[in-house]
Amino acid sequence: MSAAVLSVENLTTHFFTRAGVVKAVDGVSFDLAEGEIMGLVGESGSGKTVTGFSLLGLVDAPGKIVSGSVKLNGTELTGLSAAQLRARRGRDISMIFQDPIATLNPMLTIGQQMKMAIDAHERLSNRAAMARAADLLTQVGIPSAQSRLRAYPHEFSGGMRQRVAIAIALLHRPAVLVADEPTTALDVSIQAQILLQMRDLAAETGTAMIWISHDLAVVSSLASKLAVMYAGRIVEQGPTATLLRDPRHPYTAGLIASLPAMAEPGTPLTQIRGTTPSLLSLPEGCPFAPRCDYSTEACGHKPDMTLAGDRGWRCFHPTGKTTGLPA
Ligand SMILES: Nc1ncnc2c1ncn2[C@@H]1O[C@H](COP(=O)(O)OP(=O)(O)OP(=O)(O)O)[C@@H](O)[C@H]1O
Repeated sequence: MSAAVLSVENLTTHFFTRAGVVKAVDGVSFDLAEGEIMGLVGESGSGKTVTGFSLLGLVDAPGKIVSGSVKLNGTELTGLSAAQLRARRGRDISMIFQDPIATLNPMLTIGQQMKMAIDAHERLSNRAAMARAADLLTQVGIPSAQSRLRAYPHEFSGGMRQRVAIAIALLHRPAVLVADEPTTALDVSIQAQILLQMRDLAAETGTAMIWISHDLAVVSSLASKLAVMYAGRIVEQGPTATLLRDPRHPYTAGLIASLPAMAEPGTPLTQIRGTTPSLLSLPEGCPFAPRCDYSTEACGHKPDMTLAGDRGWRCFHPTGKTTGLPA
């Protein structure tokens, strides 16, 4: 494996609200190699989006990165000024969101918007910029790219708008792309097509990707490794196939058991009992303990990450059960 393009260590981001401190991201660590795709999964509110925002320096007051390190190709990002971060965002590290409408300006053609995104970091002639833009549109699967540059966002379907947003995020061939549920709103077949194209793009361009989703099945089809978040912490991480076949954290095992592929035909899907804890008042120990079938007195302490080869888990009672999912 090549050296990490992104190295995140003990990243901790809190929101200092009137109601108290929301520990949205709590000691998150992972590495990402060139062209590697990592899925960041977990229930709503587990801290996935705030992790993505923290990587790009997009956390605003009352939020703050309180400790930890984010190194992009060896450069520490957490100490950079707003201007220094702006210079890197979109060029070295990019983010795409669930709703491309929020990213695209309805008043400008796609070509004008792509030119503006190029101009933010590079001086290119109009002709060269349009050639780069058309190339990117083709790469993300938009037919007749040259003529589509003259179209406005409303002339595109939801899936096509999302492809445009992805193309804009990739214009400068960033080292890292953070994708926050960008295909969730799309229908399943379009979603599957885009995921396949993203996998090819990561391999062709070397852009490493963090694919955020609440849907384990979606990210598993794309990512070569997974990080499972619960209550602001990564509770398990490892290669996708290994983790799906042989989860160690009971929360990961619960997520897998709730996948339709795991259910016996005719039986209801298994749900993890209980609800996620409030990040304002986390229990002293393991935050999953109140929902966990394996919890004991030991779980009154916070488990550290147990590392074993290329995987890790935060649990005093890792499950040894295999799931029956293919490797
Ligand atoms: N501006 C803010 N002020 C206070 N708390 C915030 C703010 N932004 C996010 N949070 C809190 O941080 C926690 C993590 O939120 P985050 O959006 O990262 O979760 P998520 O896993 O991405 O969920 P979802 O899938 O619903 O987007 C949540 O408890 C959320 O309420």
